[in-house]
Amino acid sequence: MTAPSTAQTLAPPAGQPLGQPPAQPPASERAARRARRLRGALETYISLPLFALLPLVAIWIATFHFIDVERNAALGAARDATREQVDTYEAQMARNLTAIDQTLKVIKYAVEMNGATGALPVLRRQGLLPPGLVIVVSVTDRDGKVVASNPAMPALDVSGQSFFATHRDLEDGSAAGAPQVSHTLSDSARAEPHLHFSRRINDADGHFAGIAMVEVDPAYFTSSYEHSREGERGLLALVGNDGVARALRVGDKVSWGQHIAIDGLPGDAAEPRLIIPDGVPRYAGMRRLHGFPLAVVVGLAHGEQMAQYQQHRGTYLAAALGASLLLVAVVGLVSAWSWQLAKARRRERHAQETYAAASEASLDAIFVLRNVLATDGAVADFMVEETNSRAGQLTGIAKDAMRGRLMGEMLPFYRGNGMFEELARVAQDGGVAETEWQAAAQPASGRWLQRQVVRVEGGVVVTIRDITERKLTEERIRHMAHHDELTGLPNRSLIRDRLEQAVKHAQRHGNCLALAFVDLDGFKLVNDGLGHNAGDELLKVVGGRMQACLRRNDTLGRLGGDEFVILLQDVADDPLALAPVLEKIRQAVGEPVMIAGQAVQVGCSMGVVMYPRDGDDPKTLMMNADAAMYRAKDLGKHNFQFYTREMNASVEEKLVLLEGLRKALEATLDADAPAHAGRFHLVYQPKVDLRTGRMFGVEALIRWRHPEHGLVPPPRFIGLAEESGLIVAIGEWVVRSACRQAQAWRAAGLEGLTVSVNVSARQFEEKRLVERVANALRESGLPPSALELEVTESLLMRDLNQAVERMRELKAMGVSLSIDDFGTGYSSLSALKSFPISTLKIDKSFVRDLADSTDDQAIALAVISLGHRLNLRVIAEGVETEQQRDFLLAHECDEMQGYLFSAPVDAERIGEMLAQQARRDRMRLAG
Ligand SMILES: Nc1nc2c(ncn2[C@@H]2O[C@H](COP(=O)(O)O[C@H]3[C@@H](O)[C@H](n4cnc5c(=O)[nH]c(N)nc54)O[C@@H]3COP(=O)(O)O)[C@@H](O)[C@H]2O)c(=O)[nH]1
Repeated sequence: MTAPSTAQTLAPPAGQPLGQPPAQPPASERAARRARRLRGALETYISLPLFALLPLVAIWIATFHFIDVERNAALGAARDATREQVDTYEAQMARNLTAIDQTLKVIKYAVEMNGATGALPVLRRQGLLPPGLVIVVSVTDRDGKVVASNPAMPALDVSGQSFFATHRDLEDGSAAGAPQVSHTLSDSARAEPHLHFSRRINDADGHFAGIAMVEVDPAYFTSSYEHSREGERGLLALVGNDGVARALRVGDKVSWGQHIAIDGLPGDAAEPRLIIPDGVPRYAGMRRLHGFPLAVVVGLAHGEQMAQYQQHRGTYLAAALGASLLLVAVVGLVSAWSWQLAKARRRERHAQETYAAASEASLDAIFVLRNVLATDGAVADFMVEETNSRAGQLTGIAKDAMRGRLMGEMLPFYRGNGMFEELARVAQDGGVAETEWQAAAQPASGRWLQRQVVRVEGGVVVTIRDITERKLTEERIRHMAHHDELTGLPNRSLIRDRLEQAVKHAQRHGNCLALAFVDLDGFKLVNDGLGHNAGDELLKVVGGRMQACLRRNDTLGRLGGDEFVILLQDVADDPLALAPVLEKIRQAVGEPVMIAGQAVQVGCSMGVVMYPRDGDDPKTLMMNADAAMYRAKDLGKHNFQFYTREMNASVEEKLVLLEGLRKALEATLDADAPAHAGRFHLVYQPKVDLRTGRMFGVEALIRWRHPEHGLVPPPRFIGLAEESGLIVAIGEWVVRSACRQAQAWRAAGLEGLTVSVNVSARQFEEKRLVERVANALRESGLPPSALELEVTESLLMRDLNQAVERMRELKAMGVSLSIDDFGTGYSSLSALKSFPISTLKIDKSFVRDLADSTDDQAIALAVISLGHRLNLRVIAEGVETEQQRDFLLAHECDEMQGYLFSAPVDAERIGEMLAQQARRDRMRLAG
């Protein structure tokens, strides 16, 4: 029910002339377009991703904020830890160095008191020496040679050391207060690396007297390294003011000698920087040691200090990423769903627009009707919601005027013709209803319409189609299917139908009816002789005449060809009562008819049956009428015969004969088949040259040897074989057998003999005749010139053009043709001229009375003369007497055939006759 509303929007604006450029759309339309565009922009699949950007950005801003806070906190903590470590380390080192310096001072005092060698024993005794395992103390003379040490150590000369030179070269004895610190080194007295702390010793005069030394393992200065504080890659270093590390520990590894730019280091923890060459960034702090040329350096590894921060950062980033992905996925899914929805809506809109356009362009009238309900809920009427232009044409009410109106008020007749009830039924029960009716109201009055009603939500859609043309065509087709095209009379199927109805009617009312089969006598002559058009004209005239003899409720029909049928209803149960009308018909048909300026005359043979005496069903009645009609034909034509029971015997006989023919053909073609109906065989009748008396050819004639009835003559079965079509297969067998036999005689040395074969009309008209003849010749090996086909004159006249064409094909193959029974047909001289024939055969009916009948003599002479003028040979058949032969010879007939020379005989006898003839020829030649 949504489509029509769209149709409204699609329709051109009222009043806009066709073919003119559209004017500026009205403001309302522009506003509608703007609204559509805005709606499009607000579609969820566009707006949602845009809005989703906000939380996405918020998530990441918050994440980076937290990370930054964490980072600053971590940096601050690292700075504080470094500062604390520096403080601690500085305090430790200050204590250690003060202790070392104290030792140096005690030794210096003792040397000054007790001399260089006596000082250490005195101190040892007093317990003032540090444990020798950790700290070695020694005293040198003014030349730098170690003169006393605790514990004792090998001789050592330190005069080359810079710290010794520094002490020695000091002028001012007061300057001796500053201790010196060596680089970490190994010497000849002690291989382990160690540091020398030294003080100058003066003699009583204040002159340089040597130095006091304390040697310390560098590891001693970094032993305060704790993993829990400094980590695995933290750094503790004791560095000289010259920037050279005296002791440096990273993790568990102690080393020395590295250069550390302590001047660049802040005294406090600061941003991480590379401070040693091991490539690890550290937060580093430095503090100079008061009273010593040394500084302490503490470094905390950046990675270790920021490890927790890094872990938190990873967690924050993962959480933000997860949340973002979730958001994107949710938004993506909702957008995709919304996009699909929008697409479906667009498709629906498009379909609606297409539907609206199509319905407007439709040749069918379309009504979209909304139910109007009564208080009890039943459909009381329908309101027009939408229609198309075609609906306007059909109702005569403008399309726009119909919208919103009640059907009952607009088309009141729809309540009277069942339309409303149908619409209401579909509206309530659903389904589809289809009805055809003839409109009674204007403007479609008289036209055939078809409506289809389909339920939709809240109403129905009615489609109305004008089917008048279809109805007329159907009527035409129905008429054609039941009427004969030529005469317009009922055809076989309608006659059968009417007969069935008539029999039922007669049965019900106890009435009688009569059925007559009518076959025209002599129609074939007119049709063959004057052509099909003449035949058609004759049929129409005769049909009209018969019709004129009948009452209105009688039926005249044409079964086909020249066969008609008459159905007379409600007749008296007395054949004699029918005689007047039958006689009237007979006479009417027998009146001459002018066709193409020529008067032609035909008769009719009628077979009449009556219901119920001659049959109580249509089939029996028709069969018996046919039998009666044949009896009328047999009895000399142009008469009518009432059916008697004896007539059926001949019909049955025909059926038996036909069955026998089929079996005989089967048995003939298949030597192994049982021969219940006998077999066919050929006999040959010699053809003789009238002048020389020599046999030059034979005519092949078929015979049927029936196991019960003996020899059945061709006139008894050739006609039936023709009628049933069996003649085609039988004829093929005759041609093949005759060719084979002729070739056998040739092979036996009986040269020069031709064989003639009769070809019937059905055979001649069969498409494959030429092919069949060619096959017979090829299979047998007989030269085509040795075969002659005999065709009757009337056969050729059935379809002249086709006959000439077929004869030419056979002639082109080399086969000869002759016209059989010449004189009995109606061939025109011009037609005869066009036939590619070689022989004319005078029919035996003209030969029989040749001796006595001057008419027959005249005909025979005319045929001979005509033949010779057309350069044809002439043969006379049925020559039984010498008078007949003499007459023919005297009048230059060329050949003869008949009992006088020989009846048809079997092939063996022909062989003997040919052999005799050959002997006679030899004797004549010899004699
Ligand atoms: N389509 C085919 N038609 C055939 C074939 N074989 C025969 N026929 C046609 O049947 C008709 C009768 O034939 P048949 O009974 O064989 O009679 C032929 C001769 O026996 C008979 N005849 C010959 N000489 C005489 C005579 O001196 N007197 C006399 N009363 N009858 C005689 O004439 C018939 C031959 O006639 P035609 O063919 O016109 O030369 C007949 O119409 C045959 O054509 C067949 O195989 N196919």
